Amino acid sequence: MAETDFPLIDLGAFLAADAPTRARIGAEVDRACRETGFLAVTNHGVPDTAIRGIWTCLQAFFDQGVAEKQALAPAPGAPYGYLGPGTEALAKSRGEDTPPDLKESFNGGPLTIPPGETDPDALAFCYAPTPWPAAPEGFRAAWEAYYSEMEQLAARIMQVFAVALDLPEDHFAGVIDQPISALRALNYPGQDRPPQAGQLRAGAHTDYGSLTILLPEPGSRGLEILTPQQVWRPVPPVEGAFVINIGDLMTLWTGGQWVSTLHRVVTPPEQARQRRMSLAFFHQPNWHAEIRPLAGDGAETAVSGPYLMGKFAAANS
Ligand SMILES: O=C(O)CCC(=O)C(=O)O
Ligand SMILES: [Fe+2]
Repeated sequence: MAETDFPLIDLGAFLAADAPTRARIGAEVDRACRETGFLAVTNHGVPDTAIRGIWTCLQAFFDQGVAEKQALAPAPGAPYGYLGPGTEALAKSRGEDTPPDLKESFNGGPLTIPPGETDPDALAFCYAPTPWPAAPEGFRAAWEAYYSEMEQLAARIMQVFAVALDLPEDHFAGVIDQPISALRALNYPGQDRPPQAGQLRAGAHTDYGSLTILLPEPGSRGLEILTPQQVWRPVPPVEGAFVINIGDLMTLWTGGQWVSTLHRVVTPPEQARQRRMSLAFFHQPNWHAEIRPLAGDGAETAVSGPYLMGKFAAANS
């Protein structure tokens, strides 16, 4: 596939369209999800102010000293907070032994706990509190505004996915109304010396959940996907678009029809000295949602929350 063939979906046009046009756009999405599991969404409805607000806060957050950031390190086994350089090698989630990724991240969970939720694992894991930074001022508000936009965007994309799978548009609505998604802000610092052998900004991995909404810093490069032909292909930055990719849970959900593609972040030589930030929103259905394959004879089923907790534990052991 050439760079220019990267599928671009006009979400606003989909939502405003009649049934035949929706079906046509759905077929395009279906094809992309079967081939590479990656596409880009334009006309997505997320206000510029929410995007600008979080970029400004993230830059100030990551520019702080190590001590301020390390104070937000997650408690053992907890998923949210600050992970400093050297703490994660994504390729390890696939059993590959590599040096740590050249990155740092800040991670946050759902904004509210559903009333009546008593499951101890849910409360201790996905509803664990996010440790908020004291600075910069306005960080939490900007984070929550962006998170909330991502929840709504993910719901719209799940509508498109339902149509792409020939299902009623609201097919997924009942299992994504109390989602347990996580937002991760990444900073890949500028590099002034060559990395160790096999050391990447983010090692090759697949995402766990239903879908990921990625926003690379404008103009930044380095994200690559492994094509069906087994070659690494750059995902071009598309101004004003979000990159969407399928996670492992969606592969299970579609009985293996849609692919959760391996991807990684390399250091483009011409941008090596430049920092690169990105935002990854990992959408995950309700804690209690039972995920059964929609097609095929796959016997594998999963309960969303315990499934996610299991993936996290396996990658962090
Ligand atoms: O920073 C990026 O562009 C990709 C990050 C990613 O794939 C992840 O965190 O799962
Ligand atoms: Fe990823």
